[in-house]
This record gives sequence, C-alpha cells and structure tokens, in this order.
Amino acid sequence: MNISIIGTGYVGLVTGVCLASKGHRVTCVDIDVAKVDAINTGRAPIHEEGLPDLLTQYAGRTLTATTDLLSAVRGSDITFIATGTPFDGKVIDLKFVKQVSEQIGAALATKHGYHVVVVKSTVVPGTTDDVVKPLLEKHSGKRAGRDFGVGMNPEFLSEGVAIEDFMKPDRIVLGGMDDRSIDLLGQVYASFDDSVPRLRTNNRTAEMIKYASNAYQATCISFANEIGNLCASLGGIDALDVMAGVHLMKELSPTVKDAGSSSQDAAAKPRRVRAGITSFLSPGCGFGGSCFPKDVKALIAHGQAKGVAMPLLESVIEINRHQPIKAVDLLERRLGTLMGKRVAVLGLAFKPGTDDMRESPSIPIVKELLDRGAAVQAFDPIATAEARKIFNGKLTYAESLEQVIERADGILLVTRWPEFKRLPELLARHNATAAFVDGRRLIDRNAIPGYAGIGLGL
Ligand SMILES: NC(=O)c1ccc[n+]([C@@H]2O[C@H](COP(=O)([O-])OP(=O)(O)OC[C@H]3O[C@@H](n4cnc5c(N)ncnc54)[C@H](O)[C@@H]3O)[C@@H](O)[C@H]2O)c1
Ligand SMILES: O=c1ccn([C@@H]2O[C@H](COP(=O)(O)OP(=O)(O)O[C@H]3O[C@H](CO)[C@@H](O)[C@H](O)[C@H]3O)[C@@H](O)[C@H]2O)c(=O)[nH]1
Repeated sequence: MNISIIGTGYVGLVTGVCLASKGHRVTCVDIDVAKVDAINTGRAPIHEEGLPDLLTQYAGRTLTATTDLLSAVRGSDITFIATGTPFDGKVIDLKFVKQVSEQIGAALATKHGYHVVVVKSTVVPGTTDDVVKPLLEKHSGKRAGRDFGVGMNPEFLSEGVAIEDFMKPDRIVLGGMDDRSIDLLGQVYASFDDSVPRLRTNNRTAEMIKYASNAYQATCISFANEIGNLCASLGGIDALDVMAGVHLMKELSPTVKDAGSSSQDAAAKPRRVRAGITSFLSPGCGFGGSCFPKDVKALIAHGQAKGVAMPLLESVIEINRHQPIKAVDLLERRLGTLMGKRVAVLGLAFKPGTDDMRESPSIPIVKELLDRGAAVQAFDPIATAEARKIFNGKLTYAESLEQVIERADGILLVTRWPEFKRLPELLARHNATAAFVDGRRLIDRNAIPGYAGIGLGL
C-alpha cells in the first residue's frame, strides 16, 4: 500500500520504517527540515535500537521523508496522523492534530478515489469523530463515510524497544467510523503475525483503550510504590519479594504455572515478564516519559471536565510526584546529611534504551539533591546531551561509570541501564565505602555491602 505518515517523531518514524519493512511504500511528513533531511540520508534523528539499520535498508527506497504534506497525502491510500498531543495542564493541546487535519482535508479536496485518514496520536475519546472528521470534511468539501473514511489506531510502543514493540505487538486496535475504514486500516497490518489479536471497534473506544491501558500501567506502578514504601518503613520486608509473590497470581501470569515445564512454555511468556519487569509492579523512583504522566493527567482532566470524579488516578499522580524524593531521603539517611556531599547520579534518561529526558524522575531527584546541598555528578550512557539542555550547568557529567563512582560519598541509581549491573564489582574495586541507594532495584541486594533500595529501606 502507499502510506503517508504526518509527524515523524518516535511514533511516526518507527511506524514508517516498520511499515516499509513490511513491504509498504511510506512517505513520512514533518515540518522539521532537519528531521526530514536526516531520514532521507538514512540517519536516525532519535536514539532507538534497530532504527539505524532499518533506515539504512529502506530510506531513499520505499521510505522517503518530505515537508510536502499535500503531495504525500495525494500520493497515498491511507494517511496516519502521528503529531504530538501535549497536555497544557487543563486539556490536551490538539493544535498539531487540528493543523494537519486541515491540511489533509485540503489535500483530499483534489484527490481522486477513496482515502482513509487514521489518528495514531493519543487523543481523548471523541477527538477523531468530533474534531478531526469535521475538519477533514470542511477542508476537503467531501463527506466522511462516502468519499473518505476516518479511523483511530492507537500505538502501544514503548521507547527503547519501540521497533520490537511495533513489529511484534500484543494487540492491534483497529478503530473506524465504518467497516470500510476499518478494512483498509486492517490491510496495513495484513502481513503481521496472524496470532496477534485484532480488535475492530469504533473510534471512541479505540481512543479510550489507549488511555485506559496507560492509566492501568501507571496505576500498577504507583500501587507497587505505595506498597514498597510501606515495606521499607516496616523493615524486614523486601517489596521485590512481595511483588514477585503477587505477580504469581494466575490472573497476572497465566503462563507461570507451566513455566519451566518446557522451553516452549517459557517462550510463550509475555515479553515484559521474560524481561523481569513483572507487569509494571516494579517499585522504583517513579514513572516518567512522554506518555504516562501526560496521559494520566489528560484523562483525569477529561473526566473532570465531564463532571466525573477521578480520585484513583489523581492518587496515582500524587504518589508518583513524591516517589523520586523517597530515593533522595533514603540516601540522606544513609549519609546523615547531603550538605557538602559528593553524590553520583547513575542514569538520567526516564528509562534505559533512550536519551529521552521528558518527565524523567532524574529531574526532581537532581533538583532535590542540589537543594539539600549536595554536589552532583551524573553519568548516563547516552542522555547527557539532552540532560545538559535541562540542568544548565548545575551539575557535572562523568564520561564513564568508573569515573562517576570513584570519588562519590553517595551513589544513587536512577535508571535501569543494563551496564550498571557491573556496579558491585566496580564498587569493590574503586570505592568500597560509598553509600549506595538503588532507586530502581536493579542490583542484587546482597551484592553490595550496606545496600539500600526503594521498597526495602536501609
Ligand atoms: N513516544 C511514545 O512512546 C508514544 C507511544 C505511543 C503513543 N504516543 C503518542 O503519539 C503521539 C506522537 O508522539 P511522539 O512521541 O512521536 O511525538 P514527537 O514530539 O516525538 O513527534 C511529533 C512530530 O510531529 C511533528 N509535527 C508537528 N506539527 C506538524 C505538522 N503540522 N506537520 C507535520 N509534522 C508536524 C513534529 O515536528 C515532531 O517531529 C502523541 O500523541 C503521543 O502521546 C507516543
Ligand atoms: O514496573 C515498572 C515499569 C515501569 N516503570 C517506569 O515507568 C516509566 C515508563 O516506562 P515504560 O512503560 O517502559 O516506557 P514508555 O516508553 O513510557 O511506554 C509507555 O507509554 C507508551 C506511550 O503511550 C505506551 O505506548 C507503552 O505501552 C507504555 O509502556 C519509566 O520511567 C519506568 O522506569 C516503573 O517505575 N515500574
């Protein structure tokens, strides 16, 4: 199929390269000329595993990028909207979605044949039918349902493993205003594994599935953190053991009861369980990123605007606001005071595998450490350049893990970078006396003398 994708950020670009790799001809559209040029020359504008390889294979062949939205839409059968939907504190800001809907409408005005426009951005229920569809009709002079179709196809990829998530999704939600729209959208995914559930539904439900999924995951994290904080203060209980026990309930791990009986069963386990993340029940220093904080707040605001109280999700956000500070408190208790102490912060990105700093828990953590008088040096394998834009020289950056731990009085692990697993050996060699706090529970609690961690305490 000929596909155009408007907005070439994490979602648009990953969708573009993956669909090109599935045999489609894809045109990516962005207003950012630097991004367009990078894609056309096969350079990845974002850090994402597997992206450079796919760009090298498909850029300039079946994947091209352009700033010319009109030609891209006219030359395609289906158009995905993948622009950002920031939250302004009250409502999600639809200005980018509206802008491109108007432009797509204008392109459809002079295009022959049926076309489907699909919203892939995360938008509150009702946006596709009540905002996007009327704009398309107004600017094309055509009628939705007769001349063109409108669909909603939420994206569930997770940064750092975005390519893998897109290529092997756990579900494909095909929202549409009618069967014809859904059928064409379904064709985009025709060559995806047959075993992946396809859910055909209306646009509003598709929009809500996305928010409910993110809200559910965020709720699990705040639940794990609330229980973890209680475990830490009761003493003698490790929240990791507790969550491992909770996670074994058959509703959460349907394959666990068979695990180990054959390698086939183990392979059938969901990827996140195999990775040991235990279905978003890992306590830590809070969730960050471009999605959970924004989407949960947007859903709360949307509910409240409709007169529906949202106390559970409000608590999810409130717990998450305090959680980064719990890690700082723990380090302060280990050191007695943070005033004048040299503190090493390990990891700045909101999660491993990305240089994305949006809403990263490292931001309130560094601020709190500085406020309490610590001198902060940080190390992140790839996010330093992004971090510099945020912290404006208030901390120093080390070149390596060895360097950052060498002279530290206290060490706070903030991001689950796999390379930090070398810490026990490195600390024994380079700095055996530093106070260590594991804000992500990455390291075995028995591997470092004096180990302290979220969900465990001192
Ligand atoms: N990042 C994720 O992991 C993720 C996962 C699932 C869903 N989402 C949702 O997908 C949407 C996009 O997220 P993202 O992280 O890819 O955003 P992003 O900010 O990385 O990318 C958005 C892109 O849209 C471009 N853009 C803005 N206005 C434009 C216009 N008029 N014409 C063409 N391009 C334009 C921007 O230049 C930018 O490159 C959001 O609604 C987000 O909530 C994100
Ligand atoms: O048990 C857990 C799991 C995650 N996190 C934190 O939660 C945040 C988000 O992590 P993750 O979900 O892995 O990354 P995202 O890229 O934000 O992906 C989420 O947000 C995307 C955008 O909507 C969705 O598409 C994905 O399905 C959803 O997992 C990070 O700060 C993690 O450290 C925890 O604290 N505990």
